[in-house]
Amino acid sequence: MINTIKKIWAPGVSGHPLRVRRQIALCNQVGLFGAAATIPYQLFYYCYDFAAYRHVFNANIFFMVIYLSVLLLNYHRWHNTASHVLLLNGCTQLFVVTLFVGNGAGVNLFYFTLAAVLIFLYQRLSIRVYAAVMTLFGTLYLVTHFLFTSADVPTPIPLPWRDVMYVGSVVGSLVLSGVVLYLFRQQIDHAEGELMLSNRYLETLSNTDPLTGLANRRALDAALEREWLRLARRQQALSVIMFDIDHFKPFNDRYGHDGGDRCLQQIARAAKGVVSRAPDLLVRYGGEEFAVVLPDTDEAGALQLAQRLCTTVETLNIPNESLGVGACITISVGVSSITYITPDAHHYGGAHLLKRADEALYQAKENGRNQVVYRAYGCPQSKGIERLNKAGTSFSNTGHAVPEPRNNSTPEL
Ligand SMILES: Nc1nc2c(ncn2[C@@H]2O[C@H](COP(=O)(O)OP(=O)(O)OP(=O)(O)O)[C@@H](O)[C@H]2O)c(=O)[nH]1
Repeated sequence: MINTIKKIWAPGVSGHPLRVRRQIALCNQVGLFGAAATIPYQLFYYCYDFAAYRHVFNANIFFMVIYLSVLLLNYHRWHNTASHVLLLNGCTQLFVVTLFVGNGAGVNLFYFTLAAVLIFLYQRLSIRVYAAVMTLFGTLYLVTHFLFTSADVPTPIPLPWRDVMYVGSVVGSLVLSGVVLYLFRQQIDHAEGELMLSNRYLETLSNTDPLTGLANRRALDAALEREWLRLARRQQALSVIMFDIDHFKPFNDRYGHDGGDRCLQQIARAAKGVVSRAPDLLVRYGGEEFAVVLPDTDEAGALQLAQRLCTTVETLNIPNESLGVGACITISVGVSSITYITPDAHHYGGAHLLKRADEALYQAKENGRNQVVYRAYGCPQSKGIERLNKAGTSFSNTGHAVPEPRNNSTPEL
């Protein structure tokens, strides 16, 4: 029902920016309601004494046509003209009708309705013009109220109809202001809803890598900062994995950029299947490099996941014959974890954890690729490296991981 009614003031509204749409819809609504609000008065004049009220009746027909022409003006994109016509028509009608039937009918109360919606009828109404028009409304109301008393007008409304009409005018002007402002409020809510959706969409876009649909580096930075704060609060382990496709340049050279893109997408899909726990974040870090943030995951858990990533990519069997017949795409993986924060560790933060994972990745490349290397968080000068080979054996070349875990037990994933 409401939607059907809305269609009546829809002409000319679509295809504009939100603010203009609101202006046009409001102008159309006031035009329609102005015409509709005149109908009960017309019925009275017609039925009560058409001969006496013919002038007012005919004038009102003219005003109603002008009210409706506002929709046509908006339809033809003359929005400001439509608003001018609406206001001019409203002011003149209230003045002329009160001049004929007297202030006792309360028709001039509709000046307050016009005053209530004035500010919304224009895109940019300067404060001076706004004040001037409001003053004009006030003056017109006072003039009609004090000069056009029932004793002085040509065709006054007789009692008790005058009182009935006055009550009708009070109710009409209140209802009209209320309805128009309610509808306007609805439009604002709707616009806010649309804005929120588009903001959310833009936020998603700004955090997403378009090729793979994974989160991007911006999202990674935010996640690292967030998880580091959580780690500081709750002292639960935090791990980061970085992995990079091996020999991707020759792959690109052989299969072309499109082939490279498809490979990246395949690997992203496969990695998504491995990194499936809700708080984990899989990110395309850039180029052919990916990162994973693993909240509440210690070294053992992260190494297990890293090993699964390595195996999963290998089992995709994406041929990379630039390296020889039967060669397939593999990845090198670097892992770093921190179990709890010492004041020293706190100083370097999540970015340092990422850096350590990157160093481990570099080490994996150095070691011959297609493998996982672990590097503890440590402080920057530490050279502690633990390495897990493809068979899953872990070893450390210095055994010097800093900071030390609280206990030596390896929690379950
Ligand atoms: N198709 C495609 N290629 C990309 C994209 N981003 C980076 N690359 C390519 O990835 C290749 C990365 O090459 P390198 O950094 O030399 O690494 P690599 O050949 O994999 O060697 P290693 O990492 O040492 O195993 C370059 O050829 C880049 O052009 C991308 O979005 N799409």
